[in-house]
Amino acid sequence: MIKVGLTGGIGCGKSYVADLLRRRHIPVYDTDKEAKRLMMESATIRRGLVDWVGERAYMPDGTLNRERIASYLFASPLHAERINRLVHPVVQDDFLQWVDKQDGPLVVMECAILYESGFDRLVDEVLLVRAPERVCLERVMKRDGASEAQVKARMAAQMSDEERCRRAHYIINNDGGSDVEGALRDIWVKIDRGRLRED
Ligand SMILES: CC(C)(COP(=O)(O)OP(=O)(O)OC[C@H]1O[C@@H](n2cnc3c(N)ncnc32)[C@H](O)[C@@H]1O)[C@@H](O)C(=O)NCCC(=O)NCCS
Ligand SMILES: Nc1ncnc2c1ncn2[C@@H]1O[C@H](COP(=O)(O)OP(=O)(O)OP(=O)(O)O)[C@@H](O)[C@H]1O
Repeated sequence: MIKVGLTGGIGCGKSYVADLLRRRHIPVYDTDKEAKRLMMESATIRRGLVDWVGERAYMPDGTLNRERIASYLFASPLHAERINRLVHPVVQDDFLQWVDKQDGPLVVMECAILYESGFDRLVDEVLLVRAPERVCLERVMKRDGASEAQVKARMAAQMSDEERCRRAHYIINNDGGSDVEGALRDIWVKIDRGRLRED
C-alpha cells in the first residue's frame, strides 16, 4: 500500500484536493479533524492542554475551545511546540491504526504541517498544493471570517512554501486558474505506476 502525504500552507486548497480524491474512492485521513477529535477523547492530551492553556481550553460541555487554544498556540513558537508535542504522538498512533484498517492500494494523509510535525516520515510520497500567499490569505479570511492578522499568525507558525517545494515529490498549482483535476490525474498515474513497479 502506498501512503501519500497531501500538504500545503493554510488556505492553499488541501481539503479541496482531498475531496477530489475521495470522489475517486481514495481514503483520506483528515489530520486537522482527527487531531481535534483526539484532543477531546485522549485523557493525556486533556490533562496537558489544561496544564498549558488553562481550564478554558475546554468549553463547559467538554468540547474544545478552539478560539482559546488557537490564541495560545499561535502566540509564540514555544506555545506551538508545547501543543504539538502533546498532540502529535497521539495523532501519529491514530493514523497508523487507521492505515491498518484500509485495504486499498493507496491512502492519503492530509496535513498542513506534514514536515513540521515529522509526519512526512509516515508516508512514501508527498504531494504539495500551492497557491500565492495573497490568494491563500483571502480564501481563509472569507472561509473562516478570520482577520488578516489571525491568518498571518498561522502562516508564521508554518514552513515557507519554498522549503515545502524543495522537499515535495509532486506539486499542484491551485491558484484559481490552473487545471487542478488534470494535474491530479497525471500525478496519480505516476504514483500508481510506481506502485505497480514495486508490487
Ligand atoms: C488551533 C486549533 C484549535 C484551531 O482549530 P480550527 O478549527 O480553527 O482550525 P483547523 O484545526 O481546521 O486548522 C486550520 C489550519 O490551521 C493551521 N494549524 C493548525 N494547527 C497548527 C499547528 N499546530 N501549527 C501550525 N499550523 C497549524 C493549519 O493550516 C490548519 O490546516 C486546531 O487547529 C488545533 O487544535 N491545532 C493543534 C493540533 C494540531 O497540530 N493540528 C494539526 C495537525 S496534527
Ligand atoms: N480551486 C479552487 N476554486 C475555488 N475555490 C477554492 C479552490 N481551492 C480552494 N478553494 C476555496 O478556498 C478555501 C480554502 O480551501 P481549503 O479549505 O481546501 O484549504 P486548506 O488548504 O484545506 O486550508 P486549511 O489549511 O485551513 O485546512 C475554501 O473555502 C475552498 O472552497
